[in-house]
Amino acid sequence: MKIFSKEQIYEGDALTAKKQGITSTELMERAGTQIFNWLHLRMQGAQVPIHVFCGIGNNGGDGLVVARHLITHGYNVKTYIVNYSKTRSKDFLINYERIKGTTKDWPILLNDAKELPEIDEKDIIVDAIFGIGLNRPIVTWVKQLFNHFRATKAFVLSIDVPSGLETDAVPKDEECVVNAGYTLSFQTPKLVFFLPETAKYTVQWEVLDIGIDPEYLFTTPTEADLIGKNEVLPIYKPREKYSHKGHFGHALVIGGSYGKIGAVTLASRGVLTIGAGKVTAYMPKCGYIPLQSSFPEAMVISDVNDEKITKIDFNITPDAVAFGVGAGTDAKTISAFEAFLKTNTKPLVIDADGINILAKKKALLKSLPENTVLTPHPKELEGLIGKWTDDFDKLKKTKALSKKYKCIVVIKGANTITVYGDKLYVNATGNPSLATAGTGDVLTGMITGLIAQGYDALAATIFGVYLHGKSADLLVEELGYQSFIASHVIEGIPLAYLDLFKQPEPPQVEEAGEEEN
Ligand SMILES: NC(=O)C1=CN([C@@H]2O[C@H](COP(=O)(O)OP(=O)(O)OC[C@H]3O[C@@H](n4cnc5c(N)ncnc54)[C@H](OP(=O)(O)O)[C@@H]3O)[C@@H](O)[C@H]2O)[C@H](O)CC1
Ligand SMILES: [K+]
Repeated sequence: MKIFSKEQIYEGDALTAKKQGITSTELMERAGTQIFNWLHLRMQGAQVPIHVFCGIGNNGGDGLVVARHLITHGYNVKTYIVNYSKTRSKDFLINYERIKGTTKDWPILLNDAKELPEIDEKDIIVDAIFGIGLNRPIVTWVKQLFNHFRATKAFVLSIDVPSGLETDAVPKDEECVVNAGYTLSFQTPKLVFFLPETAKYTVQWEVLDIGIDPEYLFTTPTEADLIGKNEVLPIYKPREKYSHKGHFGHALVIGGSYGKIGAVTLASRGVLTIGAGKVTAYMPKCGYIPLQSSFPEAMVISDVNDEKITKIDFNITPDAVAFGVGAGTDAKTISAFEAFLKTNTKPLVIDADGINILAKKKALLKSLPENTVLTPHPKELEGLIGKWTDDFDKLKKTKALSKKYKCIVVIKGANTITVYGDKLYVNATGNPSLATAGTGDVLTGMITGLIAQGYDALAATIFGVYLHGKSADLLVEELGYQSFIASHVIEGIPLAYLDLFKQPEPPQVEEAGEEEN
């Protein structure tokens, strides 16, 4: 699914109205009706008090449409206008007149924090105060209103975005943003739903289709894409009946040091379980017996040194190479890696200490083959790009790194983001169970195993990150967050593959149709 910028959303709105011969008021009616339907389906007429807070722009206009439909359907509604500006949008005014024609209970004008409405914990707040049009800091009394929402502990449903959250910046003051329990966003998720510093403003989100022109949606390139099942299915390569292991490539995993042999074992298991034909682990001698006995499917070549890698020397021809897991950053290991880079022509995936070595010796970045995959966690990323001021600055600096060295950078986190040039691929799978030792090593193996099978590096990265998260999503239901360990990611890979072809379950409840008033 594409993630559009706010400029692209405004453009799509205008184009849709023109192509479909509708007014912007009709588009707002569609948007507001969708929100109403969503609520109506879940509330089924329940008389829980619903407080609809509307701004003075089009987000507020959406709120007025919702309030009007709720009123005409007999709900217990209180509508407020948060009067933060003297200007009003045209469609706000049209809907303001319409709601006045529907009820004697006219919207209450809020001008300051002196008379904040009483809201019970069991009530519902609909937040239609600011949408994507927010463009400057909010005034103090509106911040007080947001704090009042928090204090009531009532459930907050935000329309389009939690009010106060800009679509392209990290808030300077957390209290100036509404904390939404749920956000219903029009047509496209917003990038801020996925960044560590801004995702927290909504517990959950959902996209509502408001019928924006399909051609516009299909043909407009976006800075970011959300990667779910629909996006990875076209990447998947089915197997031919008469294929053999030679067709699926040979991956080499170089890494490990005394006490960190498990990292190479996990990565090697990741390589084979994701479907590569063969895997060879290159590691210090101390790893020879443990790896051969714990994972007999792997072949092992050992370094001359017992405890660390000192010379990368092998007589096989791998299709893809992973370097770095558990490798340490000893001077001899750095020299060995440096020498290896001088002659290597094979696709590379670099993780963990491999990235720490690159951070120490930035000149080595120039020796990486084109489309090398780097998979840093935040601390390792900082070594490569320096400190960032906020998540948007982090993305900007990572894009610059990717462009300069023509590499693919995987920013690992709650929503892992793969950066390639100016493009962002935001992964939709995964959960907090993955925050445990060794899951990164498995990911390195998975991406390397996909490249060895013939996937191009970018496709392998996007697909590998997706399957890695999906494996955890499927297994955590049985194992729980706390007991999940890196080996479980490997065990879940077959389920993640099979899940690609599962038909979606039929909906439990029938969707309510669009209603006029
Ligand atoms: N396809 C769609 O997604 C549709 C979305 N719709 C809804 O429209 C909003 C966007 O509406 P817009 O009117 O552009 O903006 P807002 O409602 O978010 O804000 C209203 C105006 O408030 C002013 N502003 C901005 N920041 C502040 C501030 N800190 N304090 C005071 N005032 C502020 C600004 O106007 P200025 O002229 O004063 O700069 C805003 O324009 C979208 O989110 C959806 O909810 C449509 O209903 C249908 C299609
Ligand atoms: K809002």
